[in-house]
Amino acid sequence: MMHFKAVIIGSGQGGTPLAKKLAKAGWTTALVEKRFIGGTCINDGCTPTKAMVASAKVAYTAANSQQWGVTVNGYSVNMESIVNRKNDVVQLFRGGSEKGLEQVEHLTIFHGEAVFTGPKALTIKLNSGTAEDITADYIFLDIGTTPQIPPVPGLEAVSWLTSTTILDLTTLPAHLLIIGGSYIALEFGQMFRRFGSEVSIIEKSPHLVSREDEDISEAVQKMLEAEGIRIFTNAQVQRVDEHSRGISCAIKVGEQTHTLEGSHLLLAAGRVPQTKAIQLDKAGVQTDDRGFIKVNDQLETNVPGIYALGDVTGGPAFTHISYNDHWVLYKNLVKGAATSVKDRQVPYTMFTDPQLGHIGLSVKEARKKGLDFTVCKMEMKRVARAIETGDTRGFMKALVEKGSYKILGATVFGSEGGELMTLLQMAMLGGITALQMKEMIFAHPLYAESLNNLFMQLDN
Ligand SMILES: Cc1cc2nc3c(=O)[nH]c(=O)nc-3n(C[C@H](O)[C@H](O)[C@H](O)COP(=O)(O)OP(=O)(O)OC[C@H]3O[C@@H](n4cnc5c(N)ncnc54)[C@H](O)[C@@H]3O)c2cc1C
Ligand SMILES: NC(=O)c1ccc[n+]([C@@H]2O[C@H](COP(=O)([O-])OP(=O)(O)OC[C@H]3O[C@@H](n4cnc5c(N)ncnc54)[C@H](O)[C@@H]3O)[C@@H](O)[C@H]2O)c1
Repeated sequence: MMHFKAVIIGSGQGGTPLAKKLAKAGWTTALVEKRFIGGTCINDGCTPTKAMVASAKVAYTAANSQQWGVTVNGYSVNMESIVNRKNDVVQLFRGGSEKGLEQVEHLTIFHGEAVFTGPKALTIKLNSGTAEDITADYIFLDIGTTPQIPPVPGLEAVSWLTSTTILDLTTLPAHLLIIGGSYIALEFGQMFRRFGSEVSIIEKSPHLVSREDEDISEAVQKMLEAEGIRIFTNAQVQRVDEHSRGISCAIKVGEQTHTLEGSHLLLAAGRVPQTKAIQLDKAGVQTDDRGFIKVNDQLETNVPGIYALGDVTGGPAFTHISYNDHWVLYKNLVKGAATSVKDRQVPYTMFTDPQLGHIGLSVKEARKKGLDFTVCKMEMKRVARAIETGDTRGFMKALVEKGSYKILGATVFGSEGGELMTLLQMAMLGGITALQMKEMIFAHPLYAESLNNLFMQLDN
């Protein structure tokens, strides 16, 4: 039986850099991956979707080129080429990760599925068909999530797509029905609309991206509807059926029922942790009622020496959070620090076009906390750069604490919304106040200079 100081299960955005750092620190380390090196982000998530979003943007620009005084004499979308380009980008990232791991001393990579056999013992069902039993002093679970299949009557007899399988679709859906109305649904919905599909989005909550303030959800909905996407919120899916013409989906919105007829169905109703197959009970590791692994602020589970990181902890499901988790673990265990995940910044960007970037508190969260604040809000049509480049959709807003002028949170829904949000994030981290940003010198005519104007409305 092989013994390691550390075993990392899952090669996601936390697991891979952690494995490299622990091995470089001299720990005998093993990394176990049952599928592709790089995990969800590289293989099924951020990388492929953002590559395809870029193709969709080109199609949108071609379709609307006259707005910029350019006539495009016809264009066509070639799904096979788009998928090939996406595959090349994924392969580039995956290959880079594999190469990076192979070069590290003290690091053994197992291509197979890890299953607990005891508190610090695992068997690895290798993809080659054999098995390897191992033990370790420290175990790190970076095992991620998979698409949730919602309990919809009739679904068992219907062909459906997930965010993973839709990535390889080389025929364009005539009409894509999407269950869910958050990041995955909206990024794919807009993308396929721009490729030329009819798209209908069915969301059970009263608003799209329902964690956001309502003015944001409404602006996102308006933007998607302007591109011809049909959106049903407050909608209960009652049944789906497949027939010769395609897929029909019966929904109830309030007292009204509708039957939507589509050619393809995408399930974008959230994700579930991959904690069943690994037999956590053999190690005594506790999960919450949804199956996510319970951890403390230093990412340790209830079993000393077993840690979890990334999406499987049930925290914010973003690549940069999984990546930050690896820093917390590395610094605490190797450098003797006492870093915590509590109160860290959680920025995110939804890659619709325009983007939705967010950091810190929303208005509804700030109100809940009883904070005294001003909301500075500005339409993108007042941003010189947006007018020049020809996309004035959206707005930005920031919450500023009264008295201290501290920025409490910000949302930018507009061109380069993610990058603009990041400037506000840095101001928040560095303690730069809204009053300082109001007078800060930014190069003209960047989107950034609009932050002067955003805070101009402050009374001081
Ligand atoms: C369509 C889509 C788009 C996204 N876009 C973005 C985005 O733009 N920005 C962003 O920040 N986030 C995005 N995300 C979320 C992001 O991909 C995840 O937050 C991130 O990948 C989570 O990483 P992780 O480290 O938790 O685990 P994962 O990357 O999910 O890795 C877990 C790995 O563990 C392996 N594994 C599981 N069980 C075992 C086992 N028993 N034995 C061996 N291996 C095992 C799996 O095969 C997998 O490779 C997107 C997600 C999706 C689905
Ligand atoms: N740009 C990004 O950062 C990005 C992009 C994609 C995904 N992600 C991550 O991936 C995770 C999963 O994304 P997601 O969009 O699938 O999940 P989500 O959990 O954010 O949203 C799921 C949506 O589906 C709705 N829903 C659930 N069941 C439904 C049903 N039966 N009928 C109608 N609607 C239903 C929910 O109300 C919710 O709005 C997210 O938490 C996100 O962090 C991030």
